[in-house]
Amino acid sequence: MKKGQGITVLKIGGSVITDKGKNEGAARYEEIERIAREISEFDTGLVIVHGAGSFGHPQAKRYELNGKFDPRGSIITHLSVKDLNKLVVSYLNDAGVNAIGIHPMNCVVSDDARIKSMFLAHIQEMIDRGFVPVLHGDVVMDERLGTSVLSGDQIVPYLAFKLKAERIGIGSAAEGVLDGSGKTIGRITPDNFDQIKQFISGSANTDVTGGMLGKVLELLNLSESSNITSYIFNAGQAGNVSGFLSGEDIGTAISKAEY
Ligand SMILES: Nc1ncnc2c1ncn2[C@@H]1O[C@H](COP(=O)(O)OP(=O)(O)OP(=O)(O)O)[C@@H](O)[C@H]1O
Ligand SMILES: C=C(C)CCOP(=O)(O)O
Repeated sequence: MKKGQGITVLKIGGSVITDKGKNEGAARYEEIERIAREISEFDTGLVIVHGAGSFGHPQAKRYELNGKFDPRGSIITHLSVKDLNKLVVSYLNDAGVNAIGIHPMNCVVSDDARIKSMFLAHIQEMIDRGFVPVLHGDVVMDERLGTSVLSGDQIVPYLAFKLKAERIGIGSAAEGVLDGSGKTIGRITPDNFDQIKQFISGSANTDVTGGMLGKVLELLNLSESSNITSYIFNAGQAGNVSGFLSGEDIGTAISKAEY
């Protein structure tokens, strides 16, 4: 059983559940299965978001979806991330989690690549009834751009704010946010970000959504409008997902101030 009664929003990074170094559509089945098992122990009041990894970034790059409107490329990319979502949802159900895939393309409208509105009533209802909604990075309709790439890293704080979540985690392939000597930074706040940002960059792999810097900026932005502490941790390490879900402080904490 999860600590506390509130909602938890957890992102599982595409660099953990896929081989992001490979070109396209390379899933890591064993990792998906292990993570599904860890999640199954703590699946009350939970929303999962997963990244696109090699099911979305190479495609979005090929069709230049960050810079131009390409309906065909948008559809090809959307169908590919939907395939990954189907896989994740299927492993979660096999592990006993009542998981349901939710595709942002079907419930989000963005404006200039930021979420403008998202239909949430079904997500709230699912949580109340014990389902686990599973969203993902996607291509969505965009009022200004036609379509835009929407990262799971933007979905996580949006949902956390709207659903008044109690815990937020972004599990990726690094121990947390690392400093210049490879050590995990304990806490990032708006006060120390200026000294730390020199160490944070995009992804080492094909990536169209900002890598580690994108995550930190999204979570710092959330810390300005809420008192939630978020955690960036290594979901590729067995036991970390269940550790986070059981209430452990893990990896790098991102918050409004030093507590
Ligand atoms: N200071 C840093 N600490 C840790 N990782 C960093 C840092 N700066 C850059 N990175 C890069 O950011 C990557 C994590 O971002 P990335 O977006 O690739 O992961 P992900 O969220 O798992 O993938 P996806 O976007 O597909 O879900 C790391 O693997 C690393 O290459
Ligand atoms: C590349 C696409 C389509 C979505 C990216 O989502 P992310 O992997 O969560 O950043």
